[in-house]
Amino acid sequence: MTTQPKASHFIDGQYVEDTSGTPIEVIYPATGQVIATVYEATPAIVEQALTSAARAQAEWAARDGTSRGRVLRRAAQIIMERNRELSVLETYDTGKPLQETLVADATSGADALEYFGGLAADVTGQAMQFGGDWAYTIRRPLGVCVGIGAWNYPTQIACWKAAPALATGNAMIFKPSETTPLCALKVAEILIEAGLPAGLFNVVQGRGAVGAALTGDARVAKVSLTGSVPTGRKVYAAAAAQMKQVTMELGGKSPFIVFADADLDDAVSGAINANFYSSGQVCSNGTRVFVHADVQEAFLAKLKARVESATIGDPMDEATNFGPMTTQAQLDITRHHLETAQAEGARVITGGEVLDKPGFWITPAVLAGVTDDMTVARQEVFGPVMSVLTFTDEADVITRANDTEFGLSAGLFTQDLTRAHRVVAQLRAGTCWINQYNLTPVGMPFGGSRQSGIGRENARMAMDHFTEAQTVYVGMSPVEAAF
Ligand SMILES: NC(=O)c1ccc[n+]([C@@H]2O[C@H](COP(=O)([O-])OP(=O)(O)OC[C@H]3O[C@@H](n4cnc5c(N)ncnc54)[C@H](O)[C@@H]3O)[C@@H](O)[C@H]2O)c1
Repeated sequence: MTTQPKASHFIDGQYVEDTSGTPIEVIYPATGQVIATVYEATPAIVEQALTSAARAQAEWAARDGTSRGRVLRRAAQIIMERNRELSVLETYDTGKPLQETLVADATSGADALEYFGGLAADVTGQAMQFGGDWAYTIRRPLGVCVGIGAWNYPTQIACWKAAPALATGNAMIFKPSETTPLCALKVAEILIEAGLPAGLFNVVQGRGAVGAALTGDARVAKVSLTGSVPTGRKVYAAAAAQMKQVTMELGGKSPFIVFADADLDDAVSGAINANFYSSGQVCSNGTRVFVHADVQEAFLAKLKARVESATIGDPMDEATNFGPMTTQAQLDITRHHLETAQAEGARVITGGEVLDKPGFWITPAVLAGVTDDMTVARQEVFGPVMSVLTFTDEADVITRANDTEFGLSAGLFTQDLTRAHRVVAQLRAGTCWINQYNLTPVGMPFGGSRQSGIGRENARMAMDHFTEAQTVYVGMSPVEAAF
């Protein structure tokens, strides 16, 4: 497979190149080798993307929803047919094992296109009666929307943003993360092949400055960002200056609670999925694992054995279930957190070993003896580091779970369903799981509260976030006036 794209950007239905932009090297995380070079969008490229999106959007919005939806569903079908090829590219872009990318990336993108394609004919308002008069609302598309992606799920993020935006009659300009610029170009190619009119999904490459140029342009009606909290604050502030709508999918430090009555094997599986999938580079990860004191020893013993059985190696080998981290910088951050945690008194139960080979490799790490005040329990690591904390009292663990500025996700394992619902109702997190973790079917809203974000992706709610209500009052009687 050639990993070098035909050109850096995809605008108005075709690949576009402008080598006067700053080069961005794409590195395969498993080897550290450069596998492609793209060029950052120049102001001229950004202008081209905005002009073509604005032109295409008006016509697209005027189409009926069924016809818009059909295009998206066709794109979903093409993605499924090419899942292997797209998954291999996702693995080159991110380093995630093919075993994962085959089932969680392009397929999740296809799910979103299929789901919102099906709903496109059902963008409806409300009607209200006021005596003989009445009023109704129309859900109108916002116009040109911008999507800005993080590097951990390049295909999924592009599709999760594009699908509801396009289904509801908007255009989208997508700026992938500079770390993983390849996959969104394929999504753009496939949408055109499926019949999407040119200009409705443009991809421009670049670092933060390109994202900022798009966010600050007056022609842009909305920005949907997936990224870190500090970037979210900047993008939200820039959007607010022009009263733009935003969706913010940001970071987390989510709690994962194992009660004494939990099925321990399930809880261990949940904790593994909550910490080590995608080498720990998942926003919703439950990295503060609170385990009841009565079962902690048994939990740690089972966990250690399971984590040490991970197959770490060539991500393209489908037997591999744990790959490299995506960047050297993220590996360095992870190492630093592990060192700090130990200096602050945490014990390494297993892992945390940097492998002496090219690429960005570290083994999955479990820390025990972590306390609430430790740096590793307060800051997002975004790497394969699980922190195990102890609790004995339900009310106390709820308070501790909520003691964070973040609020993306939370999970708990218990056999007592009364307790499960009682506890989950008190957790301040946008997305919670009971006896499961990190599953995100597209029919379910996903997103965070507090510093972890604004708005929700997926489900019908996402359609509301890409439309606004226009209210129409209809007078049916003679008009009365004071004079
Ligand atoms: N909640 C979610 O759904 C979700 C999903 C994945 C990742 N994340 C979060 O993303 C972070 C990791 O991703 P990252 O390192 O790529 O995040 P990041 O914040 O560094 O970058 C995210 C994107 O924003 C762009 N950007 C940076 N500065 C900008 C600016 N001033 N204006 C506009 N765009 C700008 C970047 O180029 C990139 O495309 C983690 O915090 C993780 O938790 C959240």
